[in-house]
Amino acid sequence: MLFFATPAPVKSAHLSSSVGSRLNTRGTTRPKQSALMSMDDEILAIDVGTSATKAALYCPAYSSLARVSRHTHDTYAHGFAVTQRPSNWLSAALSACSEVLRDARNVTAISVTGQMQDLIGVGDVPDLLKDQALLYSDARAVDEATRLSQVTGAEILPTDLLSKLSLLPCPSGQDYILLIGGADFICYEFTGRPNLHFTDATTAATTGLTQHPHRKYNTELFKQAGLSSFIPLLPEIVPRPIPVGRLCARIANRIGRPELAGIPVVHSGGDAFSVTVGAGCGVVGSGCYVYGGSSGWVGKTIGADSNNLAALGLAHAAVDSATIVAGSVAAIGACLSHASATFLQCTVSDLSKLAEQSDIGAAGVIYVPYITGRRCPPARAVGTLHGLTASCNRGDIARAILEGLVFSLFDASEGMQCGEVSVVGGVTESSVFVNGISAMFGGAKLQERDVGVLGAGIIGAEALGLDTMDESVGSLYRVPEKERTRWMHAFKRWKQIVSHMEAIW
Ligand SMILES: Nc1ncnc2c1ncn2[C@@H]1O[C@H](COP(=O)(O)OP(=O)(O)O)[C@@H](O)[C@H]1O
Ligand SMILES: O=P(O)(O)OC[C@H](O)CO
Repeated sequence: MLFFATPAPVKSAHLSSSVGSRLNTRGTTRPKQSALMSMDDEILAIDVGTSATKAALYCPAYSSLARVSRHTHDTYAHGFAVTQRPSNWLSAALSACSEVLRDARNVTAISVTGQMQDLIGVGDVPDLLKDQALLYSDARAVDEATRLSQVTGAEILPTDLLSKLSLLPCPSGQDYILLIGGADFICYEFTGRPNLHFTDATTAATTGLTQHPHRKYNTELFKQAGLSSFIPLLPEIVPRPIPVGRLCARIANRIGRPELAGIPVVHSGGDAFSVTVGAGCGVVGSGCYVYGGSSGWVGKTIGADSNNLAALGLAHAAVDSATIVAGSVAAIGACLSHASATFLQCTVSDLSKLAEQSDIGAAGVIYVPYITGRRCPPARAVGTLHGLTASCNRGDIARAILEGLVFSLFDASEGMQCGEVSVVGGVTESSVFVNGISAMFGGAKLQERDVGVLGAGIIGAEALGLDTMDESVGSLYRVPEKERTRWMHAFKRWKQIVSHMEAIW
């Protein structure tokens, strides 16, 4: 079990919150004396995902979500540029909140999580950021990354925030502020655009702007890059999930619940943190999960001093002594949308159904899903569709897409010693995906789809002083041994193709 650290003094108008509250991963709650809410209260949880913003009510007493409302927003992609409109996040959040609040009686707090590693500006921003957030997957800053790698001697990627900052003119004053995650933006708007703005350590750890334990910016790196003038514009990194302000009257009115003005708004961390907690894997030794969302990773929590053999080690937003390990493939949503829009010309949901018409191994069709590069293990890579014959049909291709995603996730988990996993996220709508994950990892526990909002609810309850307790959910599903052997065989063929491709990438 992990414990939130005693609150550290932060230069701001944070609300006072609980002391020494314990972070559990799921379950019923015991109110603590210092709690700012009781177990019958409800938390309005929000997740600014890539495909949609979701809102849900989390009730600590039942440890569950009532009614999730999902409002989609568009992604604009031109070459390597990938953006979304923050104003769409706000309108999606307002609509989703109004909807779930319809029957709510005891809402006493709001808790917000969301996508990470974005560049968002608010105020009198440079043109590049005018109602446009550069998403984590935006890789246009290729030349900037090359230059920064040379001047700093570190390996700086085009998706790193330092490269994205280099696309902006050097700021002369503080006419605008910068935010680095969807939750930062919604917290900022919901608390009435205060002078101070916040992010969390998990999100900060994805940006390349910090070093372990990711609670401070790496000022030396900014100096070497000649970008120090951006530091005052960046959000303060909260030491753990805490209330960062109170709901302002303007937003309370817009969600149709003026009486909620003044309730605490908790920044519950980037989605790698909330998904980990929601999947029941937020404490050391609590197991592994597979997240199939727009991004996609295999995750678990380890001690910060353990050997991390996986490529990505992210900060645990609540405690310094833990690390979230993420074997990331980053682009599940992009692969599904791309395949649906190009070779299959159908919706993602139809792709998912088509795939059920084919059998394990997809009649020899193999899909390598690195259409936006490979993150874990890191390598220059592109996507591949291999093994087409005159007899293969749309079902085989659809199945190959989903199998390729399963195999890339399994491959990205090398060194993580996962064993059985929980499987979460929107792609769990696909039975092929869930079967494949179960076969490759030796068993899968199918959990609630929207664990990001669930995690935000649990983290919000903890941040306000409630002590949540573990409780296992979902039953373990194992595919029959014969089927598993066939999946293993298909994976072996997939790996062979990847090895051949590595020689020419
Ligand atoms: N029927 C379906 N079958 C397979 N994948 C699906 C289906 N519906 C949605 N998805 C995928 O689920 C993902 C969105 O999942 P979600 O957990 O909501 O992620 P995010 O928080 O990134 O929006 C997208 O990659 C989308 O393509
Ligand atoms: O939108 P998601 O949940 O797939 O997550 C996006 C990640 O935060 C990117 O780092």
